[in-house]
Amino acid sequence: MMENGWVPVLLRLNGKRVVAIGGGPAAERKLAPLLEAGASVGIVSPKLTPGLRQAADEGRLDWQERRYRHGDLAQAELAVIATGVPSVDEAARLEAAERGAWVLDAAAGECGDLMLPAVARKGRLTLAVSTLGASPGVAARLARELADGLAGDWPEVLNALARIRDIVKRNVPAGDTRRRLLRAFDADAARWWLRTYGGDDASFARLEHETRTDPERLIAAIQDNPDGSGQR
Ligand SMILES: C[C@@]1(CC(=O)O)C2=NC(=C\c3[nH]c(c(CCC(=O)O)c3CC(=O)O)Cc3[nH]c(c(CC(=O)O)c3CCC(=O)O)/C=C3\N/C(=C\2)[C@@H](CCC(=O)O)[C@]3(C)CC(=O)O)/[C@H]1CCC(=O)O
Ligand SMILES: NC(=O)c1ccc[n+]([C@@H]2O[C@H](COP(=O)([O-])OP(=O)(O)OC[C@H]3O[C@@H](n4cnc5c(N)ncnc54)[C@H](O)[C@@H]3O)[C@@H](O)[C@H]2O)c1
Repeated sequence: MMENGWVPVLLRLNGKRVVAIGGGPAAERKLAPLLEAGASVGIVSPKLTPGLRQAADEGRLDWQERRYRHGDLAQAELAVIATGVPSVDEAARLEAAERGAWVLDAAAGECGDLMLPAVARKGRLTLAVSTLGASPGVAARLARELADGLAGDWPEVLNALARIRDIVKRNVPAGDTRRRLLRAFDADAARWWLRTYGGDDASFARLEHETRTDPERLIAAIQDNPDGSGQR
């Protein structure tokens, strides 16, 4: 497998049409995050796992209780192929290619267009680890270990940074000052800022004011803060 032929990406699947061929444990695991993300999921499979059956009963996905046939991928934007029967998987892959649908192939990742990484989340911080199919179990373990090794305040710091970034982009016109201010507001700067001003609505209002009136002074203050952040 070409190690540089895979581009890591975050997909927004809300409302996208996903059709799975096969409803076993592999399909269930691949579909779980897609369902959670609000994809519109259909499955063609003579059988379902209990978990998928429950989702079908609850109307969270639609189920065709039969074997795959050509045409099932007519509306699919993403095809999840997971029958474990090589000839069926291949026919479904060919149809997906005909339709221009993307393929997630559970039995042969390298035959598809996308692979799922192992994921660990801390708030909006998303760690995704892939071994490109060498060992999904190792990928899962690494993602867990990396997440466990992180400081506990990342969700709070990133929530603050998201708000700070929005304020800066609204109040400082695109250009050199904005770029330097965004760069100066790294994680240490955000921690300093939260410690100094509290991170409540009043502190963000203050930031609105400072970014509007004197962004250069704000950059200098960040660079002078006791943590010394913003200077790297
Ligand atoms: C990361 C994770 C995401 C997810 O599924 O959500 C994921 N598999 C996970 C776990 C896992 N999968 C398997 C086991 C059993 C032990 C083992 O076989 O090692 C375990 C471990 C367990 O269950 O603990 C079986 C397995 N997996 C693949 C094959 C086919 C093959 O090897 O060709 C076979 C069957 C082999 C056979 O029996 O024939 C293929 C793929 N699995 C991928 C992703 C893609 C590459 C990811 C990468 O390496 O970067 C890729 C290529 C395609 C894709 O599915 O996108 C998830 C982590 C769960 C978590 O985070 O908790
Ligand atoms: N990517 C992964 O993480 C992962 C994990 C486990 C297994 N796998 C691989 O994925 C494949 C499926 O694994 P599984 O454990 O879910 O297998 P499984 O045999 O338990 O499930 C296969 C499903 O496909 C259905 N099916 C069979 N023939 C079909 C047809 N003609 N049309 C439609 N549906 C059909 C079955 O009814 C069943 O629901 C295997 O090749 C396995 O090696 C991948």
